[in-house]
Amino acid sequence: MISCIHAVTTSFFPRWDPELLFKILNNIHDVVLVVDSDTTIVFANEAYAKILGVPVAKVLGRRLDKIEPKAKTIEVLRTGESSYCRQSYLSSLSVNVVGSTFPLYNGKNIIGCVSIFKNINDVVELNRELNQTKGVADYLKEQLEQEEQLPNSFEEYIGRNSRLKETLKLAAKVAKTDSTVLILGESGVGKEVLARVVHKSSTRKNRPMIKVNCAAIPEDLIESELFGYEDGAFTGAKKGGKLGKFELAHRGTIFLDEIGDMSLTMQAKLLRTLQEKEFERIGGTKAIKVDIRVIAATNRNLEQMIEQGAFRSDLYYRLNIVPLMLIPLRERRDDILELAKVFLKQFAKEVGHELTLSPQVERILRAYEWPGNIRELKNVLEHASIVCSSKVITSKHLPAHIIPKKHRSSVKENSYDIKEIVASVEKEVILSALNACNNNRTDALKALGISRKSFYNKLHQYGIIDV
Ligand SMILES: Nc1ncnc2c1ncn2[C@@H]1O[C@H](COP(=O)(O)OP(=O)(O)OP(=O)(O)O)[C@@H](O)[C@H]1O
Repeated sequence: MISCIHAVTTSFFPRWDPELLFKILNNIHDVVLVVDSDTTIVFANEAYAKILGVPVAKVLGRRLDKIEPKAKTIEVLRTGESSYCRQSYLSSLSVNVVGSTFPLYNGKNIIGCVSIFKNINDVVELNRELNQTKGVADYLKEQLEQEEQLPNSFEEYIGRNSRLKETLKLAAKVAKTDSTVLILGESGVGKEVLARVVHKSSTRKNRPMIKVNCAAIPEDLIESELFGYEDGAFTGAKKGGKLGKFELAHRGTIFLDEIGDMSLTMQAKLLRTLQEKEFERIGGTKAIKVDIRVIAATNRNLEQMIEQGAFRSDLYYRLNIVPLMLIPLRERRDDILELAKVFLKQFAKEVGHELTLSPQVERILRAYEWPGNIRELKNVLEHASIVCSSKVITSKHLPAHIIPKKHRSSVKENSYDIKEIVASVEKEVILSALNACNNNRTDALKALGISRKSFYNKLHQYGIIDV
């Protein structure tokens, strides 16, 4: 093989022409440096001069052991063994390099040494920035988790109720696989919290779980949110383009929340991506491959939506591989006080003193219907923790609407705060509109006759949704 290459080369170079050799070496982007046996530089190419910032003529004849006493070259000359270094720092050049150094022999005698290396300062800097960004992201994630006190594993998940336990058992099983999961249940039952626990119990736990709220993103933006876009893809696009949520979730999990609120057009695009595991950015032509685990959630009845032609059956079958049904809080009343304890511990830290519930409040919390489920329980306790200045929360610290009518007058008999009364009525009307519309937010806002923006503001204000 070597003799064959030799023959081809010598037919092109009948006589070794040093000029031609120098030309080749000087056009290489990597540094080529040759020293003799006492480390005197006998050849350096233009790439070396470029890093050093002086003409080649100025370095020829100088001794490398004086310029860079720790250079690998010196060791190679001493040992006679080639060396490949993954990364080292050359202080004389102020550069990080990777490369190789090998000895030159004349018979048995070492007559010099050749070093070929590459400047990787940009890579080192990028790596540093990447590590720093990752560190900041991990720190922020930790902070958020500590603040919210959410369960991080199935062991930490509160659930005495036997029906819930069955769901959690199945969830723990499926978490270990890469299967698609569909979480169903009313608003506020903790679908997102369960999705997080499934992700954290999976092999992908060290990669991110990226959430897409399909209901909150306007129809014309959802495609760019999911798939991202290339530089200049449309007017107003960010310079340099933008990564979509699918790319951010690569090797992790994508959580498609409120999947029932996605338009039919987007459902078709999503289905294609899930089937082919690849997509194109808006304005792009290259197919991007992703390795993602999908968890979807909805409070809508997807089967009914299929019958009405509002949800694609093929997408439903693709998502409904392992359905997990979270029951409403009113059907697991045995968990109410335990959940309340977790929230009180969290709010106690915020208000700076211990918080407990009076026996009457415990009875009220257990008896209430909780249309807004765990989210509503949390919001009620947050309200109480702010209003209550002592350690014990009594019924007078609770919002009026959760107290049974028969007790109500005694609690709020002196309340003429019109804003509080209007807010309480408004919340009740919104909750019953949602109930009447089978949790379809678009139908509910139409029935209420208010704009989407104002509707979502109110859902947020009254703690009906988080976003
Ligand atoms: N198991 C739990 N432990 C502690 N807190 C919980 C738990 N489940 C839910 N929560 C609290 O309830 C709130 C609502 O939960 P989550 O957002 O997961 O509900 P959801 O079912 O996804 O609601 P939506 O349908 O409106 O998106 C969370 O912010 C969290 O604070």
